[in-house]
Amino acid sequence: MGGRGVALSNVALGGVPLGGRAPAADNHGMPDLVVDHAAKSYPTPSGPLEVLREASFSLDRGQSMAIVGPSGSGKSTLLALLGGLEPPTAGTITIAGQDSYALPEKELPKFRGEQIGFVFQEHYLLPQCTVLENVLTPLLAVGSAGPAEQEIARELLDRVGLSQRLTHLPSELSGGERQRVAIARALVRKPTLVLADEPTGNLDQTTAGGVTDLLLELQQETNSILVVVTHSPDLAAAMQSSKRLDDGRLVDQ
Ligand SMILES: Nc1ncnc2c1ncn2[C@@H]1O[C@H](COP(=O)(O)OP(=O)(O)OP(=O)(O)O)[C@@H](O)[C@H]1O
Repeated sequence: MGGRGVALSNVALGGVPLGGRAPAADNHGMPDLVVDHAAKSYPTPSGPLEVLREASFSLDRGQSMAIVGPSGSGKSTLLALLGGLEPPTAGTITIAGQDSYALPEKELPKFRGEQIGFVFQEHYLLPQCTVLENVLTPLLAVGSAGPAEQEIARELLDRVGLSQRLTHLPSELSGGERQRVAIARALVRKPTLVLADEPTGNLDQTTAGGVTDLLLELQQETNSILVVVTHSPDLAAAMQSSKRLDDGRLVDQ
Protein backbone atom coordinates (compact mmCIF):
# COMPACT_ATOMS: atom_id res chain seq x y z
CA MET A 1 0.00 0.00 0.00
CA GLY A 2 1.71 3.22 -1.14
CA GLY A 3 2.38 6.06 1.25
CA ARG A 4 2.17 4.00 4.43
CA GLY A 5 4.72 4.64 7.09
CA VAL A 6 4.86 8.40 6.48
CA ALA A 7 5.76 10.01 9.80
CA LEU A 8 2.97 12.03 11.30
CA SER A 9 4.58 12.75 14.62
CA ASN A 10 4.22 16.50 14.21
CA VAL A 11 0.67 16.50 13.06
CA ALA A 12 -1.71 17.75 15.67
CA LEU A 13 -5.15 16.17 15.75
CA GLY A 14 -7.27 18.06 18.19
CA GLY A 15 -4.09 19.45 19.70
CA VAL A 16 -2.54 15.99 20.16
CA PRO A 17 0.23 14.68 17.89
CA LEU A 18 -1.09 11.73 15.88
CA GLY A 19 2.06 9.77 16.59
CA GLY A 20 1.87 10.41 20.32
CA ARG A 21 -0.30 9.21 23.14
CA ALA A 22 -3.49 11.11 23.83
CA PRO A 23 -3.48 12.71 27.25
CA ALA A 24 -5.32 10.64 29.83
CA ALA A 25 -8.86 11.94 30.10
CA ASP A 26 -9.97 12.83 33.58
CA ASN A 27 -12.33 9.89 33.95
CA HIS A 28 -11.99 9.73 37.74
CA GLY A 29 -10.15 6.42 37.40
CA MET A 30 -12.74 4.87 35.05
CA PRO A 31 -11.70 3.14 31.81
CA ASP A 32 -12.30 5.24 28.67
CA LEU A 33 -15.22 3.04 27.58
CA VAL A 34 -17.45 1.39 30.19
CA VAL A 35 -20.47 -0.67 29.18
CA ASP A 36 -22.38 -1.47 32.35
CA HIS A 37 -25.27 -3.95 32.21
CA ALA A 38 -26.44 -2.54 28.88
CA ALA A 39 -29.59 -4.16 27.55
CA LYS A 40 -31.82 -3.48 24.56
CA SER A 41 -35.25 -4.71 23.65
CA TYR A 42 -37.60 -3.68 20.88
CA PRO A 43 -41.38 -3.73 21.25
CA THR A 44 -43.15 -6.21 18.97
CA PRO A 45 -46.84 -7.21 18.75
CA SER A 46 -46.01 -10.41 20.63
CA GLY A 47 -44.10 -8.61 23.41
CA PRO A 48 -40.58 -7.17 23.80
CA LEU A 49 -37.84 -8.66 21.62
CA GLU A 50 -34.76 -8.94 23.87
CA VAL A 51 -31.89 -8.23 21.47
CA LEU A 52 -29.12 -7.52 23.98
CA ARG A 53 -29.10 -8.91 27.53
CA GLU A 54 -27.02 -7.17 30.19
CA ALA A 55 -23.70 -6.68 28.39
CA SER A 56 -20.81 -5.42 30.53
CA PHE A 57 -17.19 -4.73 29.55
CA SER A 58 -14.67 -1.92 29.57
CA LEU A 59 -11.80 -0.83 27.33
CA ASP A 60 -9.07 1.80 27.52
CA ARG A 61 -7.59 3.91 24.76
CA GLY A 62 -5.19 1.87 22.64
CA GLN A 63 -7.21 -1.35 23.01
CA SER A 64 -9.08 -3.17 20.24
CA MET A 65 -11.91 -5.68 20.42
CA ALA A 66 -13.93 -7.72 17.94
CA ILE A 67 -17.59 -8.58 18.41
CA VAL A 68 -18.55 -11.73 16.50
CA GLY A 69 -21.67 -13.84 16.40
CA PRO A 70 -24.29 -15.25 14.07
CA SER A 71 -26.54 -13.07 11.96
CA GLY A 72 -29.27 -11.49 14.05
CA SER A 73 -27.42 -12.02 17.36
CA GLY A 74 -27.41 -8.28 18.12
CA LYS A 75 -23.94 -7.13 16.97
CA SER A 76 -25.07 -4.02 15.06
CA THR A 77 -27.48 -3.18 17.87
CA LEU A 78 -24.63 -3.21 20.38
CA LEU A 79 -22.57 -1.01 18.05
CA ALA A 80 -25.47 1.44 17.75
CA LEU A 81 -25.70 1.61 21.56
CA LEU A 82 -21.94 2.28 21.83
CA GLY A 83 -22.18 4.91 19.09
CA GLY A 84 -24.81 7.05 20.77
CA LEU A 85 -27.30 6.16 18.05
CA GLU A 86 -29.73 3.98 20.01
CA PRO A 87 -30.38 4.32 23.75
CA PRO A 88 -30.17 1.14 25.84
CA THR A 89 -33.34 -0.07 27.52
CA ALA A 90 -31.30 -0.57 30.70
CA GLY A 91 -27.72 0.03 31.83
CA THR A 92 -25.22 2.71 30.83
CA ILE A 93 -22.54 3.45 28.21
CA THR A 94 -19.81 5.76 29.52
CA ILE A 95 -17.25 7.25 27.13
CA ALA A 96 -14.37 9.38 28.44
CA GLY A 97 -16.15 9.62 31.77
CA GLN A 98 -19.47 10.78 30.31
CA ASP A 99 -22.64 8.67 30.39
CA SER A 100 -23.65 9.28 26.73
CA TYR A 101 -27.37 8.94 27.19
CA ALA A 102 -27.44 11.10 30.33
CA LEU A 103 -26.59 14.07 28.10
CA PRO A 104 -29.41 16.37 27.01
CA GLU A 105 -30.57 15.07 23.61
CA LYS A 106 -29.41 18.20 21.78
CA GLU A 107 -25.84 17.73 23.09
CA LEU A 108 -25.50 14.12 21.95
CA PRO A 109 -24.57 14.87 18.30
CA LYS A 110 -21.69 17.15 19.39
CA PHE A 111 -20.49 14.56 21.91
CA ARG A 112 -20.71 11.84 19.25
CA GLY A 113 -18.75 13.96 16.77
CA GLU A 114 -15.97 14.63 19.26
CA GLN A 115 -15.71 11.20 20.84
CA ILE A 116 -16.67 8.63 18.19
CA GLY A 117 -15.53 7.80 14.66
CA PHE A 118 -17.53 5.42 12.47
CA VAL A 119 -16.45 3.08 9.64
CA PHE A 120 -19.15 1.03 7.95
CA GLN A 121 -19.21 -1.76 5.37
CA GLU A 122 -20.42 0.82 2.86
CA HIS A 123 -18.03 3.77 2.79
CA TYR A 124 -20.84 6.39 2.81
CA LEU A 125 -18.55 8.98 1.21
CA LEU A 126 -20.33 12.01 -0.23
CA PRO A 127 -20.29 11.29 -3.99
CA GLN A 128 -20.16 14.95 -5.08
CA CYS A 129 -17.28 15.83 -2.72
CA THR A 130 -13.58 15.21 -3.30
CA VAL A 131 -11.49 12.84 -1.23
CA LEU A 132 -10.10 15.76 0.81
CA GLU A 133 -13.54 17.30 1.34
CA ASN A 134 -14.89 13.95 2.53
CA VAL A 135 -12.18 13.64 5.17
CA LEU A 136 -12.87 17.22 6.27
CA THR A 137 -16.61 16.55 6.70
CA PRO A 138 -16.49 15.84 10.47
CA LEU A 139 -14.56 19.10 10.97
CA LEU A 140 -16.86 21.12 8.70
CA ALA A 141 -19.77 19.88 10.80
CA VAL A 142 -18.38 21.91 13.70
CA GLY A 143 -17.29 24.81 11.48
CA SER A 144 -13.57 24.35 11.95
CA ALA A 145 -11.82 23.36 8.74
CA GLY A 146 -9.20 26.10 8.43
CA PRO A 147 -5.64 25.67 7.15
CA ALA A 148 -4.54 23.68 10.25
CA GLU A 149 -7.41 21.19 9.87
CA GLN A 150 -6.80 20.93 6.12
CA GLU A 151 -3.18 20.04 6.87
CA ILE A 152 -4.29 17.32 9.32
CA ALA A 153 -6.62 15.84 6.69
CA ARG A 154 -3.89 15.97 4.03
CA GLU A 155 -1.40 14.25 6.33
CA LEU A 156 -3.91 11.51 7.19
CA LEU A 157 -4.62 10.97 3.50
CA ASP A 158 -0.87 10.77 2.92
CA ARG A 159 -0.75 8.17 5.69
CA VAL A 160 -3.41 6.04 4.01
CA GLY A 161 -1.56 6.30 0.69
CA LEU A 162 -3.93 8.69 -1.09
CA SER A 163 -1.98 11.96 -1.18
CA GLN A 164 -2.08 11.89 -4.97
CA ARG A 165 -5.87 11.55 -5.02
CA LEU A 166 -7.01 14.56 -2.95
CA THR A 167 -9.15 16.11 -5.67
CA HIS A 168 -10.60 12.86 -7.00
CA LEU A 169 -14.22 11.92 -6.45
CA PRO A 170 -15.12 8.64 -4.65
CA SER A 171 -16.39 7.23 -7.96
CA GLU A 172 -12.82 7.48 -9.28
CA LEU A 173 -11.42 5.25 -6.49
CA SER A 174 -11.33 1.49 -5.94
CA GLY A 175 -13.32 -0.10 -3.11
CA GLY A 176 -10.23 -0.43 -0.91
CA GLU A 177 -9.23 3.18 -1.58
CA ARG A 178 -12.71 4.40 -0.65
CA GLN A 179 -12.52 2.48 2.61
CA ARG A 180 -9.14 4.07 3.34
CA VAL A 181 -10.74 7.51 2.87
CA ALA A 182 -13.51 6.43 5.26
CA ILE A 183 -10.86 5.41 7.84
CA ALA A 184 -9.11 8.79 7.52
CA ARG A 185 -12.48 10.51 7.97
CA ALA A 186 -13.25 8.44 11.09
CA LEU A 187 -9.93 9.39 12.69
CA VAL A 188 -9.66 13.05 11.70
CA ARG A 189 -11.03 14.27 15.05
CA LYS A 190 -8.92 11.77 17.01
CA PRO A 191 -11.91 10.21 18.73
CA THR A 192 -11.84 8.19 21.95
CA LEU A 193 -13.73 5.37 20.23
CA VAL A 194 -13.69 4.07 16.65
CA LEU A 195 -16.60 1.79 15.74
CA ALA A 196 -16.29 -0.32 12.60
CA ASP A 197 -19.19 -2.43 11.30
CA GLU A 198 -17.85 -5.02 8.81
CA PRO A 199 -15.22 -2.55 7.50
CA THR A 200 -13.75 -5.17 5.16
CA GLY A 201 -17.04 -6.81 4.20
CA ASN A 202 -17.02 -5.57 0.61
CA LEU A 203 -13.33 -6.17 -0.08
CA ASP A 204 -11.33 -9.09 -1.48
CA GLN A 205 -9.04 -10.91 0.95
CA THR A 206 -5.83 -9.08 0.02
CA THR A 207 -7.42 -5.63 0.07
CA ALA A 208 -9.20 -6.52 3.32
CA GLY A 209 -5.87 -7.43 4.91
CA GLY A 210 -4.38 -4.07 3.92
CA VAL A 211 -7.39 -2.15 5.25
CA THR A 212 -7.25 -4.12 8.53
CA ASP A 213 -3.54 -3.33 8.97
CA LEU A 214 -4.14 0.34 8.27
CA LEU A 215 -7.08 0.58 10.64
CA LEU A 216 -5.02 -0.96 13.46
CA GLU A 217 -1.93 1.16 12.75
CA LEU A 218 -3.88 4.40 12.82
CA GLN A 219 -5.90 3.30 15.85
CA GLN A 220 -2.61 2.72 17.67
CA GLU A 221 -1.14 6.02 16.51
CA THR A 222 -4.21 8.01 17.54
CA ASN A 223 -4.49 5.92 20.73
CA SER A 224 -8.21 5.33 20.14
CA ILE A 225 -10.31 2.36 21.23
CA LEU A 226 -11.30 0.21 18.23
CA VAL A 227 -14.40 -1.99 18.34
CA VAL A 228 -15.18 -3.97 15.17
CA VAL A 229 -18.24 -6.05 14.40
CA THR A 230 -17.46 -8.75 11.88
CA HIS A 231 -18.14 -12.17 10.42
CA SER A 232 -14.51 -12.30 9.22
CA PRO A 233 -12.28 -14.62 11.31
CA ASP A 234 -9.19 -12.81 9.93
CA LEU A 235 -10.39 -9.38 11.04
CA ALA A 236 -11.52 -10.70 14.44
CA ALA A 237 -8.16 -12.43 14.99
CA ALA A 238 -6.32 -9.15 14.32
CA MET A 239 -7.97 -7.50 17.34
CA GLN A 240 -6.48 -7.76 20.85
CA SER A 241 -9.62 -9.40 22.24
CA SER A 242 -12.81 -10.88 20.96
CA LYS A 243 -16.30 -11.35 22.37
CA ARG A 244 -19.12 -13.40 20.96
CA LEU A 245 -22.79 -12.50 20.96
CA ASP A 246 -25.06 -15.47 21.20
CA ASP A 247 -28.77 -14.82 21.39
CA GLY A 248 -28.06 -11.38 22.87
CA ARG A 249 -25.59 -12.62 25.49
CA LEU A 250 -22.01 -11.37 25.29
CA VAL A 251 -19.38 -13.97 26.16
CA ASP A 252 -15.57 -14.07 25.93
CA GLN A 253 -14.28 -15.88 22.87
N1 LIG B 1 -35.43 -1.20 15.16
C1 LIG B 1 -35.67 -2.50 15.36
N2 LIG B 1 -36.90 -2.92 15.70
C2 LIG B 1 -37.18 -4.23 15.92
N3 LIG B 1 -36.24 -5.21 15.84
C3 LIG B 1 -34.99 -4.86 15.50
C4 LIG B 1 -34.64 -3.50 15.25
N4 LIG B 1 -33.31 -3.46 14.94
C5 LIG B 1 -32.86 -4.73 15.00
N5 LIG B 1 -33.88 -5.56 15.34
C6 LIG B 1 -33.78 -7.03 15.54
O1 LIG B 1 -32.75 -7.26 16.48
C7 LIG B 1 -32.06 -8.46 16.17
C8 LIG B 1 -30.57 -8.20 16.10
O2 LIG B 1 -30.30 -7.39 14.95
P1 LIG B 1 -28.81 -6.89 14.62
O3 LIG B 1 -28.88 -6.12 13.35
O4 LIG B 1 -28.26 -6.19 15.81
O5 LIG B 1 -28.06 -8.27 14.40
P2 LIG B 1 -26.60 -8.56 13.82
O6 LIG B 1 -25.96 -9.54 14.75
O7 LIG B 1 -25.88 -7.28 13.59
O8 LIG B 1 -26.94 -9.24 12.45
P3 LIG B 1 -26.11 -9.30 11.05
O9 LIG B 1 -24.86 -10.06 11.34
O10 LIG B 1 -27.03 -10.04 10.14
O11 LIG B 1 -25.89 -7.88 10.62
C9 LIG B 1 -32.68 -8.99 14.88
O12 LIG B 1 -33.61 -9.97 15.21
C10 LIG B 1 -33.35 -7.77 14.29
O13 LIG B 1 -34.47 -8.13 13.51
